[in-house]
Amino acid sequence: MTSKPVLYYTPGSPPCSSVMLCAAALGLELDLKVVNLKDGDHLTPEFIKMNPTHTIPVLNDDGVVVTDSHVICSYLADKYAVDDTLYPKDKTQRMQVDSRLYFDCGHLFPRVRLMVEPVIYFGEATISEEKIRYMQRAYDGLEKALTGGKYLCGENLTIADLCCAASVASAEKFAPIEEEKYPKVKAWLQCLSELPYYKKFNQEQADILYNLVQTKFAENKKA
Ligand SMILES: N[C@@H](CCC(=O)N[C@@H](CS)C(=O)NCC(=O)O)C(=O)O
Repeated sequence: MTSKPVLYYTPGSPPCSSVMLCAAALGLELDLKVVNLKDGDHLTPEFIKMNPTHTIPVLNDDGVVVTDSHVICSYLADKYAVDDTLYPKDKTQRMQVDSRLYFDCGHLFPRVRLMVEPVIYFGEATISEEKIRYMQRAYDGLEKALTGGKYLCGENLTIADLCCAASVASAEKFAPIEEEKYPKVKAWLQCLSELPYYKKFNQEQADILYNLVQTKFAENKKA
């Protein structure tokens, strides 16, 4: 009997939420192992051996180690999906999904990090207006990308939706999605929030991050 893929993750981390959303969409159970970033679990020699760039999530699927949430989602969908809607095999469609995955990797998630990490790790007590506006500019990219249907790449849910939604669900707690400017982003996120596994693997995760940042705001203001 092969064992469940192991996911090294931290609750409240958007890239980890992406992978948990993807696994849920695939009906795949993961063996979840918490990595405590605050205690430096990701900097131990054992972890560095798995992922020299010391980021979570990391997947270990029967000895195959996969790093980066986008790559993990592609790998899981390729390996475990019953059909190819989540991550199309058609080259053109796959390229379109990959473009949106890279948009998350290069634009959405880094701007979430820019808002929250200085608060969590470096004692900042506010998130500046500039950082909020910078995040909202990335919503503009999504708004313009949402032209061809209900989801980012047309009428089918893909891993691009799951990865982008993990970042946006956390981002919107600090940088609101203004309905007048980004109606399609709002409608897209609303549509995704109706997925049966969304609340547990995305909304509740975004709440964890939000609450951590609120706690840190309070601590950092006192310091
Ligand atoms: N592109 C990576 C980003 C992962 C990432 O930055 N994770 C953060 C936590 S949300 C992390 O591991 N930070 C620890 C570090 O950078 O050392 C992915 O999608 O997996």
